[in-house]
Amino acid sequence: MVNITEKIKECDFLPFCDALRTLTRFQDRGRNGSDSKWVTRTHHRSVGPVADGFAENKATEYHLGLLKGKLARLRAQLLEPGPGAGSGGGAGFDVSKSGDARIALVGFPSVGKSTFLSKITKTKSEVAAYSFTTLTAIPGVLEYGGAEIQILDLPGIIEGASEGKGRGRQVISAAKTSDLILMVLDATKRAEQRALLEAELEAVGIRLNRSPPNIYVKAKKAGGMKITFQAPPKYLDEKMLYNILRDYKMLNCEVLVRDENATVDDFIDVIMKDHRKYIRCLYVYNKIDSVTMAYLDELAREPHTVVMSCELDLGIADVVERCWQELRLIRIYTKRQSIDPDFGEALIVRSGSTIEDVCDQIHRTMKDTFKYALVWGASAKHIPQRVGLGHFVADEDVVQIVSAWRA
Ligand SMILES: Nc1nc2c(ncn2[C@@H]2O[C@H](COP(=O)(O)OP(=O)(O)OP(=O)(O)O)[C@@H](O)[C@H]2O)c(=O)[nH]1
Ligand SMILES: [K+]
Ligand SMILES: [Mg+2]
Repeated sequence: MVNITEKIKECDFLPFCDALRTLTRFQDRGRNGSDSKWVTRTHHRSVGPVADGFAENKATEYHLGLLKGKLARLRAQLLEPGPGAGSGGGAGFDVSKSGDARIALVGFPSVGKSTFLSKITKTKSEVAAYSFTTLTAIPGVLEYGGAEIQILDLPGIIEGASEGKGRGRQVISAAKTSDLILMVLDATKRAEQRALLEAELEAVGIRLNRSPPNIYVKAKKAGGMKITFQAPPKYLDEKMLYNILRDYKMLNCEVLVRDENATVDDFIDVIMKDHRKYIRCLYVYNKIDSVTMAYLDELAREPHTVVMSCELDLGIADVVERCWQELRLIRIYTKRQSIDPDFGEALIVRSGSTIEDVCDQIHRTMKDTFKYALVWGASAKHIPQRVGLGHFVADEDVVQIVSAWRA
């Protein structure tokens, strides 16, 4: 029988790859069900009907859920060692963020990442037919829609990158800091490349094109665990969550599961939320000059996907336009009283921004004297609408800030 506490200790002394290998072996053993010690036998009150597979094999599901919880915690420890832990950390490249947003070019070697960067920015990143031409992060600036977008050309990554192969972990760390991941794929290469890359990003806590699970967890000082399901869950039950929470030493907390389809992986993502990053991803197939029309047709219809040929200069503008849409940046034109706004110069804020964010963007102390704002545009109910700091702005709104001392 395997004792996970021993394994945890063992992992602390092993280099990263060995530790992950040990963990993987351990996880496989767990899947086979030989380590039954970890199925706790506490009294359990079942909550409503559950999905067939889950109901049939509850013991295995509890066991696997707990193992996944432990594994997620260990992975996070291995990926982000504490202070004084020396090398092997998740540090990215030394490129400071600049502009209104950052896009990371992630992909296998020689898919055309540097070729693309050189096409859309003034930066020239070395292009060659051999793998690992790019060895570090090369930043370029794309000016679009009145915004300055930083594009980060990165070294190619290979399978096993999340475990530290090549410069994989550094690349993934850089990707984690971006607002949008542009996954550059080679249309002439086998279709599995996309799933392989996704798995590498997933392994370090990046969640692509997903939103955080609809589960609310709040730590408390006392009162034990309170687990509530808004609707009968299909893949979870109270005992499973209880076991995982206890393992995480979250003995006092409130849990509200709002989504009946939530899985144990979702639940783990929520309790590991400090190690999860939800990032939008656009899949870009390059080199479409070298595939059949039928295959091109197929690729272009995949979700969140665009196709291009850097070599023939085809589809580049579409890719840039899609990037802009995916970033969901909002352009705000500010105006002064009785003066027309300057439509040549926009203020850029993120989607979901309010008048308060607009104030902060103008000046640090702007909202100290804020009285109200007048808004013209899509977010205004009438023209102009008088609003407070909490008003959500929309793309291309015109905003006039009225300060207390001036009114
Ligand atoms: N056929 C074809 N070849 C292309 C296209 N775009 C780039 N290439 C070629 O693909 C090769 C690799 O291009 P790079 O831009 O160096 O690729 P990369 O992804 O930056 O590669 P690494 O930095 O090594 O990871 C070069 O020989 C390019 O000329 C394209 O649209 N079609
Ligand atoms: K290359
Ligand atoms: Mg390159």
